[in-house]
Amino acid sequence: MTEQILKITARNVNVFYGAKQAINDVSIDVDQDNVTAFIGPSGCGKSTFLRTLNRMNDTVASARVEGDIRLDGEDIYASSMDVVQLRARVGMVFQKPNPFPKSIYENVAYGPRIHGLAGSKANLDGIVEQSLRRAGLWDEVKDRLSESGTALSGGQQQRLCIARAIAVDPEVILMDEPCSALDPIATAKIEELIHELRGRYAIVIVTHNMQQAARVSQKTAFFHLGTLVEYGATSDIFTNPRQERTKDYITGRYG
Ligand SMILES: Nc1ncnc2c1ncn2[C@@H]1O[C@H](COP(=O)(O)OP(=O)(O)OP(=O)(O)O)[C@@H](O)[C@H]1O
Repeated sequence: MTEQILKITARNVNVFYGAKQAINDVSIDVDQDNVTAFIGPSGCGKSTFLRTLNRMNDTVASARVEGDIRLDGEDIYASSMDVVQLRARVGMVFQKPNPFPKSIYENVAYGPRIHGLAGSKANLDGIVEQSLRRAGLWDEVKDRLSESGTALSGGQQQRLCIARAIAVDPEVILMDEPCSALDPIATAKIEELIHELRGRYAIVIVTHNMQQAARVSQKTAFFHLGTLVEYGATSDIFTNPRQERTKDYITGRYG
């Protein structure tokens, strides 16, 4: 595999919920131009670790994060870091599509507007169109931009949420099981979209579905009981894992 530009570096990360430790000494690098998948059995800490990458754990009162996480070398837990700005740079798409109860247009326009990214209405229209195009949704919604985002199908809602993340021009997109509420056709569309977005944004996806990890990612990290057991090229993790625990998981011995 060719040398990769590192987008995020995490070192010796621990996460606690109250007294309970959910992540134990995890260090990992996220590549700029690859899709990185986090896999592992339920409760192993995939989502918790993902949420450290844009400080979403700050919203959980009992959560405490230790360690060093850098975005382009910049400490994201530094007191000088603007968390609102950080979450625009490191966008997130959740398990359940969660459009605002507003029009399709407003769902996408909201972020650019509050971040002051559009100088004029024409400019904002352009951002909305481009974001919806990149999210593979434009052709399906261009004639109904004033309809409610919540009236779309589940798969369309998830692409709308991806358009919403894209609209503020992020550097990284975190996806937490983005297809788990979708049917196979909507899932295939999101997977196709992930392929198209690769390279433009660094992408990290948490998935329960090992076939999905194998299909969409170039790097895979296997978590177990709060630790990072193995991290490497997806092809190696699935065909030639080095750790017994990885082998047991990918062959379905537990999970
Ligand atoms: N808000 C919270 N408060 C307390 N404990 C939590 C909280 N969120 C997660 N945990 C605990 O932290 C551990 C890791 O959970 P996490 O959701 O990160 O795992 P996961 O691998 O993403 O699981 P799943 O695949 O089931 O979503 C679990 O033991 C979970 O119960």
